[in-house]
Amino acid sequence: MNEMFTPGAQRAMDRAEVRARQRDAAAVEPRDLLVALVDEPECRAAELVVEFGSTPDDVRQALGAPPVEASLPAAPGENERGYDLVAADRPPVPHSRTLRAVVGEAMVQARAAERSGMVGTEHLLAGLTTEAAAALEPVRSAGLDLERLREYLSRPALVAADPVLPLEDVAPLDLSDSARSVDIGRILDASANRAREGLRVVEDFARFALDDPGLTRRLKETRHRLAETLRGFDPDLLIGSRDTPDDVGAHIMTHSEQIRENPRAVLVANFKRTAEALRSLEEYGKLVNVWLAGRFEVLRYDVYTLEKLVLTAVQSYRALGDARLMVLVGGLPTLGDLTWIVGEALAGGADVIQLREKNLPDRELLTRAREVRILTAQAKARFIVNDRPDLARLAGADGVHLGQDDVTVRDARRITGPHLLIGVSTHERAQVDAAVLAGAGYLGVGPIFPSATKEFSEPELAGLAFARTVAEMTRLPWFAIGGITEENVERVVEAGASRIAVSAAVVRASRPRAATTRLRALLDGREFVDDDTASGE
Ligand SMILES: Cc1ncc(COP(=O)(O)OP(=O)(O)O)c(N)n1
Ligand SMILES: Cc1nc(C(=O)O)sc1CCOP(=O)(O)O
Ligand SMILES: [Mg+2]
Repeated sequence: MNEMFTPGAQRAMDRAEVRARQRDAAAVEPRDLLVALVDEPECRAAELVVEFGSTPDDVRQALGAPPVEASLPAAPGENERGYDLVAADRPPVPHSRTLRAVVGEAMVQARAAERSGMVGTEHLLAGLTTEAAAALEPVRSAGLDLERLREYLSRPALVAADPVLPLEDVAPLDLSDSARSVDIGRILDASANRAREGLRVVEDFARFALDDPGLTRRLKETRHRLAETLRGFDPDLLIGSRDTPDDVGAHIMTHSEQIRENPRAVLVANFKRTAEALRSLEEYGKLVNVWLAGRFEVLRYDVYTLEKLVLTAVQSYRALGDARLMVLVGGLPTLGDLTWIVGEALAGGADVIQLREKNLPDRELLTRAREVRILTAQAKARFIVNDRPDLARLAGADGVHLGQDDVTVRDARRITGPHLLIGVSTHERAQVDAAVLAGAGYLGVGPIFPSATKEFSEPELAGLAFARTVAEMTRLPWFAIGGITEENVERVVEAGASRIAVSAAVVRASRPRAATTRLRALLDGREFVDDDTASGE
């Protein structure tokens, strides 16, 4: 029995192991813990799950876990609850990295709530909602309102008001050896400062240079989680050990530290600095508190992900910063028809051409794609191939566009290599989050209105409301799409879109060049002068 856990929480941890064995899993995962929590309907966590919209049966079903009777048979050696919780003759199943972070978070929450710091089932649930949100996604379909539950569990009563006390129960560092603890304290203190500072430098870039609310929020949350985790150390151990004047490294600055050629170099250096500092906190933290060390490990992985997201955003701005009008072309009978339309759209001011062909043989498609590549390159416009990363690469396109049913960003990346832009269609909020996290370079956001090019049922229409939502979520380049015309484009711009993608409005126009010019002018908020008429076309 672990004295940090209430008996109910301990049972849940044991039961999570049983659930992991049942899946033949190599490690106990957050999903096993969630199932274990609802397996005991009278515990506080299970009550909360019901209060926030779900039932134990639905949670088990959503996570593919068998019913409780099938999963936990009475057996020889059963304990007082009638369950053979942990088989004594088998080696324990290790806890996954994420589960360790969940338990670490539960401990921090428990400490913040009460001096006794005993971890109850509600703290385990709180840990799950903050540290294992992705693993909990399937239970949304079971009715669980994850956002409200997370909000409820992080209400002030559970949030640290005072610094979290050190977790003396699990501190193997012999603090009576004062010389040794001061050495460790200095390393931890210096690493904590480096990690905090590195994150702040990057956050400033996301906030002031990228002006990206989503990235800024993610970075800020990570910085706060770092601060909260650091509160798990005894403050005296860190500050009391600080001795900057005698730090032999304080005044050593290498050449590479002095040179930063561009903002990207600043970002890369500071992400690296943060990850290194977190690694130190993790390794030396193990000497003080193994649970906290696990949380630094999780933070380090989060920083790697953030680095990818921020650098992807930088690369996307570079590629698409000024691109406001994308024209989708396809379904034309001949190569000549296609090159004519593309030429007209480019002459009218299209910034990006997307080749969207659904029924051509691959060889013909590649031939057309190569033609469009030449025309777009001559016009200094960008070229995207729809659906096909392989052909995008072969045609030398700038990128590929993927829908929710196409290959994933990860798989496409294996074909395109690191430099091509990968755009992703999104139709709801969760898809935006997922696309950004997957490393999308830009987003399609729609359908805004019914489209003459692609059929959508009424419930599938995302509408202007979705454009407003995305405008508040991210500054990653995104193109509103679906039924956009000269008549409605101003409403789309008002909803927060600065870029649009259109097909019929150009391809089916009687004068595609003039139609493109008018759309471009409306996007820019400029007066339109009809050059086609002026030139007698
Ligand atoms: C800019 C942009 N946004 C959305 C789409 C639609 O992609 P997808 O959902 O894969 O549908 P198809 O175009 O493949 O029918 C797009 N092509 N471009
Ligand atoms: C291909 C496509 N995808 C959409 C989406 O919302 O994902 S809307 C759309 C059609 C875009 O053509 P038009 O401008 O003619 O409506
Ligand atoms: Mg597609």
